[in-house]
Amino acid sequence: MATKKPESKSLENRERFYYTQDRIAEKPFNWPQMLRLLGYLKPYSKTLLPAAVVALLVNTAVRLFVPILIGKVAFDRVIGQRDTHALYWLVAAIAAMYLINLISNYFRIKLTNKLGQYVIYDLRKVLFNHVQKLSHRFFDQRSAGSVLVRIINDVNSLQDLFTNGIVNTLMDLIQLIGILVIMFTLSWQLALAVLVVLPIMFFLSTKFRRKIRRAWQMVRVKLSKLNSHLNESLQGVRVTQSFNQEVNNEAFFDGVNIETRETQNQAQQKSATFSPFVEGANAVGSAILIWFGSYLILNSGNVTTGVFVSFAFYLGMFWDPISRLGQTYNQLLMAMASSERIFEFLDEKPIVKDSEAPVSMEHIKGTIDFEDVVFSYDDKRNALNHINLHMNAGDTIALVGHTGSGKSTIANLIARFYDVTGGSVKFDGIDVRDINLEELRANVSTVIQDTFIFSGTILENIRFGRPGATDEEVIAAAEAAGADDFIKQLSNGYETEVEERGNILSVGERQLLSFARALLANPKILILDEATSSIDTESELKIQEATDKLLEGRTSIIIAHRLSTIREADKIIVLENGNILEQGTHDELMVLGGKYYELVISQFEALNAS
Ligand SMILES: Nc1ncnc2c1ncn2[C@@H]1O[C@H](COP(=O)(O)OP(=O)(O)OP(=O)(O)O)[C@@H](O)[C@H]1O
Repeated sequence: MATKKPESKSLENRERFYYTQDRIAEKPFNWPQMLRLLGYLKPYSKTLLPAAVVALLVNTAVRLFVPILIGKVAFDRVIGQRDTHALYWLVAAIAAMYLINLISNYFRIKLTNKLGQYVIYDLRKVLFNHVQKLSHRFFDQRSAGSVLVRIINDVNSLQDLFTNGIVNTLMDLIQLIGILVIMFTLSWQLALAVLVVLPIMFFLSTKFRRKIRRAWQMVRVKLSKLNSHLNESLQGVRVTQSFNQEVNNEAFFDGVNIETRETQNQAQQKSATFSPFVEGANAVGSAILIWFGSYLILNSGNVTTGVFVSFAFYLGMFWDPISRLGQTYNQLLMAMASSERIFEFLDEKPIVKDSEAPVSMEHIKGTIDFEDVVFSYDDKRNALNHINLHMNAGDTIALVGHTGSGKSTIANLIARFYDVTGGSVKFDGIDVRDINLEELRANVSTVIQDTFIFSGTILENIRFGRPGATDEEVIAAAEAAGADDFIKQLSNGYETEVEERGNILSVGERQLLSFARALLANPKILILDEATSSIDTESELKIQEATDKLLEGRTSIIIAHRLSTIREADKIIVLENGNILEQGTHDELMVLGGKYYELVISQFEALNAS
């Protein structure tokens, strides 16, 4: 009852919050995929894996042997034949067995855990390295949160399989087969009788297990929703607070939190109903053993008290592996789904990649040509239509136009974050797709407005521009960019730690940092997304000086907002809806009296009004 209200609140909110869900939490068993997954054990196939298998074989052999010692030897030999001498040997043997059991068990657990952790480490590493190389298009289609949730949740869900699942399944199978063989060898009649419950047990367990499995899958779906919302809420906390959306956020979170709690409860309840059935089957088996076992002891020659006792032990050992195998099967199906999603990421090829024989960027001066370039982000709508452009090496080119006109898209194609849909982009007449990508990225720097500051020191953040640079070079770049003044005033100067996104820095300071980064990288081609935010005149002056420094001696493409920058550009390109409307110098375009003229006039009016 108490859950009603938040539930309905969460329904109201559902329209605002939408998270793509990995609905299918399990997939049918699939051998090729399983083999691919097992391939991750390969690096350990000569070390950890055989060691773990040996430990488990010893462990299982001891477990299988002890009931014989206790049953046949203790009861039939020692007690039956009153052989006290054998008693000492028996006690010593049982003690030795338990000792071996203890040691082998210790190693089995230690080694399998270690194996699992190593495999999961490898998987996480491969996945991380791969995902961070994927093209922009991949990240356009997914939120960073959903990628994060997938890397964490799916890899974690494989952890159980690798730590316990695979090796323990082997142990359970060997134990089961061992018990069956021994029981049938000791007395096939008694073995058949006690195992009558097996088909019933099998039927019940598959039926139950399916329900339990589905219940746990729901838990995972809810948890993933909870994680996505948490991630988004934390990332957007400032906007949430500024628009007073905390209550809505809270209500939605509460709704998902309740759903998670309820599904957890249901899953746990379903799991709990299962064990009484196992115990029931166990009890029936024991009853049959007592009744039919006693009958056989009294009426047939080959079932002794010792055999009876061994049977009792084996019966007790029988249900655990069956139960565990069922669990492993669940794990396996869930692992199928997780691994499918992991492999889907791993199989995702970077769309932007090197050609067969990439050309070096070394002799390229920085002339840029767009030849009949068509580009679409989603294959539905063109962001650029048949663009033809020529930019001379060393020139400064200003891109102007309304929002959404295609300025950033032109920059994205020059940096080769995307490949053209049609036509070609060329540097010194060479198609960018034929240029060595690593060199291209090292020679084309993009300075964006809201640059990303990584956690670490200021020094390291600037060094990001060229990882091999010395401290002196980093400081020289910061000085040239005019960032030196504010850095020195920070508590620890260049060694000041800044957090992810650089919250302690102002917009202007962040911009100067990104200039320093770009200066350090010393690219042949520079793309600069000029700040739109208004900064004070002093900072503006500093940034202007830094910009001038930055532009020197390289081809620069500026997504320009300031009239001063635009006016000084060698060429101005006016874009509208992915088309070039006008191009030329400031004076040429002013004479033309078209869109650019209108833009300049409106900027002047805005300046005069303010
Ligand atoms: N990653 C993307 N996926 C899909 N469409 C996109 C993507 N980025 C931009 N677009 C679309 O492409 C068109 C051109 O966008 P672009 O970012 O080049 O404009 P812009 O001129 O740089 O705008 P602004 O001045 O606002 O930055 C727009 O219609 C935009 O919606």
